[in-house]
Amino acid sequence: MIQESELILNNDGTIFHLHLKPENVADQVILVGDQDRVETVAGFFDSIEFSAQNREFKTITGLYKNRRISVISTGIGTDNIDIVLNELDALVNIDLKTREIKKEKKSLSIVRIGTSGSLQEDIPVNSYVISQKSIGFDGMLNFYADRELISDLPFEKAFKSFTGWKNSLPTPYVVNSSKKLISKFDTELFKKGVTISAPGFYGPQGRVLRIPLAMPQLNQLLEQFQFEGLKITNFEMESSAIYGLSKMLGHNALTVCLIIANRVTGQANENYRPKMEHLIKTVLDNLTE
Ligand SMILES: O=P(O)(O)O[C@H]1O[C@H](CO)[C@@H](O)[C@H]1O
Ligand SMILES: O=c1cc[nH]c(=O)[nH]1
Repeated sequence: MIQESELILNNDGTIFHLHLKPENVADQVILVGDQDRVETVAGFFDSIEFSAQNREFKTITGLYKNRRISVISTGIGTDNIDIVLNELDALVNIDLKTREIKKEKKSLSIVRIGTSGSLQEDIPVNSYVISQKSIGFDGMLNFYADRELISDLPFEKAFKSFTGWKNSLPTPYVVNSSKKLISKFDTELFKKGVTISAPGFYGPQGRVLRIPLAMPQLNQLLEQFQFEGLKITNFEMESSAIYGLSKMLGHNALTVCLIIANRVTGQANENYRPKMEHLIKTVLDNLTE
């Protein structure tokens, strides 16, 4: 039995941060960082059955082309993903009344639709990038026992050696996306690559405003690094933890991003919302085909 302190429930029976009950969650989940993007996704739904919000975690569940989908905002960062993934899994795989783990496990399909910065000159602003693998610069997954079992250890070793990774930084972890989900996005519209999830938007992504960096050449090395024909394509802040926790918990996960900045050419598009709407509609269609 899982203690009250380890799995906190609210008085109304909802789970602590997400404020959801098991019946509120669909098997197909869309995660977005920005809570305003939840309404944008739900704007495409044919009907809406449920909505709730606590802090940055806003959820809408509804039907799109007869498929039940829940869209949930995570806010920014892998620390929030630790909350969202553990609570989502608890909702479907733990009996909240008896506080026992269920014998029959459910596997969710989890697709993140985010914004991202490109690390390659030939992946311009407005491109769509699918994260075939994600590299976590955040260190969160290292707190879990199975971390090495679900990671690409040869990739990690080559990456640390190529970049001369500093011991004072969190150990990077590398996790693959779901093969089943990636097969739904096999068109020219989506570039595939390796995505870094950084524990910050500025220094951890090599941005310098007033504070110098611990590894000033890191972004150049990231741009050059190759392993088994794969290149690092983009920076965002959640995928590594989504992929890592999903693999540990038995869920399928994939991240699809709209590139809103190119770190090589110095271009950015703050007015990205129309393009984001197109990406959302395309992802919903690909998932329901
Ligand atoms: O647009 P979202 O989904 O929030 O994703 C990206 O944007 C935020 C930073 O501006 C981070 O969450 C990053 O991952
Ligand atoms: O450069 C970028 C753009 C969006 N999100 C990020 O995390 N980085």
